[in-house]
Amino acid sequence: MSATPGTPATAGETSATALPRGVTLWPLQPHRDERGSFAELYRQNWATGIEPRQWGLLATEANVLRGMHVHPRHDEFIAVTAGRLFVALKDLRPRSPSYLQAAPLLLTGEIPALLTLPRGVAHGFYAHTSCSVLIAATAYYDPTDDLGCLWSDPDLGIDWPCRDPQLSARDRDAPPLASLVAAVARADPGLEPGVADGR
Ligand SMILES: Cc1cn([C@H]2C[C@H](O)[C@@H](COP(=O)(O)OP(=O)(O)O[C@H]3O[C@@H](C)C(=O)[C@@H](O)[C@H]3O)O2)c(=O)[nH]c1=O
Repeated sequence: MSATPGTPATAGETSATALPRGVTLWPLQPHRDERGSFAELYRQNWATGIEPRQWGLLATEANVLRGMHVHPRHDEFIAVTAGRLFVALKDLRPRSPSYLQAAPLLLTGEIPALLTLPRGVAHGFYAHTSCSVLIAATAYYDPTDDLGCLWSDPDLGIDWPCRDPQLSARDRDAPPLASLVAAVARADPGLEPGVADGR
């Protein structure tokens, strides 16, 4: 399946979508019957390159935007279990072949998938509807490993599906992308675990 540049790919049409290096979208297999469905979410032997230390459950109301955030020192994966979530990505790793590449994605509870977010790839979540999102992280929560920039900075190159989203005070007052680019370059997150980056 194809996706036009600027059009968010959905979990069902990932292969043709240019995602930043190391960002992967793994379809999950729901086993449905008359009672509902069951899908495995995590197996240690899946080659996601991510070994969670912490799991979080994010509940977010419709028209809420969280981001843009980036973690220089830990990786995450997320799975939307209910609702429709627009995910914006921006690669801020100076040594990445997809440095400064942006990508939009649409995740829904109906098409379950696991999205990996390597350290140094900035991300923002916009909830079209109320959403429930599982977030696994390779490190315990550390607010100093959660940097951000203003979601609406035009230099992000993100075509957000919203004009006036609800934001946290921190996200509303976030610095421009240029400041975040410099901060992430100083932190030098390298490439994601499991991918040789010459170090
Ligand atoms: C992320 C996180 C937050 N918290 C707490 C801190 C605070 O009281 C409350 C809400 O945290 P925040 O305001 O930072 O949440 P939020 O603004 O939603 O931040 C999140 O945005 C998305 C895009 C991500 O990628 C996450 O990693 C995280 O950065 O939850 C934890 O206890 N553990 C955690 O792992």
